[in-house]
Amino acid sequence: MTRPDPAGGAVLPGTNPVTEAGRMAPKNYDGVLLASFGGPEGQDDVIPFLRNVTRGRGIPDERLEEVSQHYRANGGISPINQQNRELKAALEAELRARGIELPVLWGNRNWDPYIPQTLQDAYDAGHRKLLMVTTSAYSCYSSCRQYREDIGIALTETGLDGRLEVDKVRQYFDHPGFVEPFIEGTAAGLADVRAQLAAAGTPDAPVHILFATHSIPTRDAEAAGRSADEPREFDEGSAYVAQHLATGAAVISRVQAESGLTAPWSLVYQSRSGAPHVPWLEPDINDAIADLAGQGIKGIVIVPLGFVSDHMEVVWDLDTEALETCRNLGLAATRVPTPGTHRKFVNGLVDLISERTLANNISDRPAVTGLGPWYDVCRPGCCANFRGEKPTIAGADTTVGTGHDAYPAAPADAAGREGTP
Ligand SMILES: CC1=C(CCC(=O)O)c2cc3nc(cc4[nH]c(cc5[nH]c(cc1n2)c(C)c5CCC(=O)O)c(CCC(=O)O)c4C)C(CCC(=O)O)=C3C
Ligand SMILES: [Fe+2]
Repeated sequence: MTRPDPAGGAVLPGTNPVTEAGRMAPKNYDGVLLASFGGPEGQDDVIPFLRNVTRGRGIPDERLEEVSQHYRANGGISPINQQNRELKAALEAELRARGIELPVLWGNRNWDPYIPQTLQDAYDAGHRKLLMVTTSAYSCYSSCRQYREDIGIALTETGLDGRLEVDKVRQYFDHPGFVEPFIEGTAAGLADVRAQLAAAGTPDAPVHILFATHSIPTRDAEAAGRSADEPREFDEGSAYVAQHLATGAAVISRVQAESGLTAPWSLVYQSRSGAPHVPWLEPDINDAIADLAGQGIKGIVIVPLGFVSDHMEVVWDLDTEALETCRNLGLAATRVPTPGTHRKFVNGLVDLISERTLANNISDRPAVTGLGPWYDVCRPGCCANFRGEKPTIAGADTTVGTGHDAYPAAPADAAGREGTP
């Protein structure tokens, strides 16, 4: 599924001027690192977990109290850890099925197993070159750079820097493996809401599709995917927003082509935290639902396009809150599944790993939007951390986790972009 170039022909691998920069040559990795957010596994974990997440972030106490109740209502347990155990097992099975001998190690940002311990255990077990896959598909500080920092800081603090190399696969928002489950889910969701409306005697009532993602501070949104030495511009002012809109558009066109079903759609945001005076991306999904109801919309399909699994932000913020908003307004509604351990998603992650390994090199990097395939090696300063610079891996200007010779300065390409060939 190589994307067509503007002239209509297929883009040959390695000749795409936008994406040729930022490619990393394949390596002989000896393990895959599945890196995720982490979550509490019992009532006693809830407050320590929330402290880990929000340290130094200026999240008001009232918001923390509110979020702790989401976890408390679920026995203090986040669904995310079990989902990652299942994803790890599915990745191992698919790698084995393809004859690829790479164990999958698992580490989290905010809860046990913590990333520094996973890296130490990996090193002690003889690993020297890891390829990281995160449970985060888009470009922004929380989804991309913060994982690069998590590894950079862990390598520095454990003293493993220079002894353990860690790279990461590209952000995969527009990889077919991530998008296909949403295409299936959106087609099924549209059919479901149409059936609900038909059962209510209003088969032709207007339906709207809401692509939902995590809100982030607008300042982070503006810095997303933007590099000091490559001022790539995005129509929407933000790579984070642009990536969601382009992926959503790709989902809609495939759903229409394959099922004949469609509806007007928009991108909305959820799970805002932070101080009230700090601007975050809007509109909030609940406000958007109320507006749509006011405009006469009778059915809503919620597509959690920003998320990889049905974790707390999905089961609480969408299934509990947003679906309740729909019910209160008398709207037919459904929430589409996340990729989770869908066979196509697991296959896609293994393809993303394979495109970076020497023995299993796939040189083609498929992408369903014109924004990607995204960079293997992040450009200097992209998704900036406004709290101050930290050691990061997997950047063109990185000095951590590389063996210190893995990112040679690459020649600028025809468009003047720098990167690692
Ligand atoms: C972009 C993004 C994703 C999507 C990409 C990805 O998936 O990585 C995401 C995912 C997640 N966010 C999660 C949980 C939380 N996020 C919080 C707070 C924050 N999220 C932010 C952004 C994102 N978050 C931001 C800018 C903050 C403010 C504090 C800060 O600047 O860091 C807080 C603090 C309380 C609150 O205010 O909500 C919690 C508890 C869980 C775990 C769910 C579970 O346990 O099942 C997951 C997967
Ligand atoms: Fe979050």
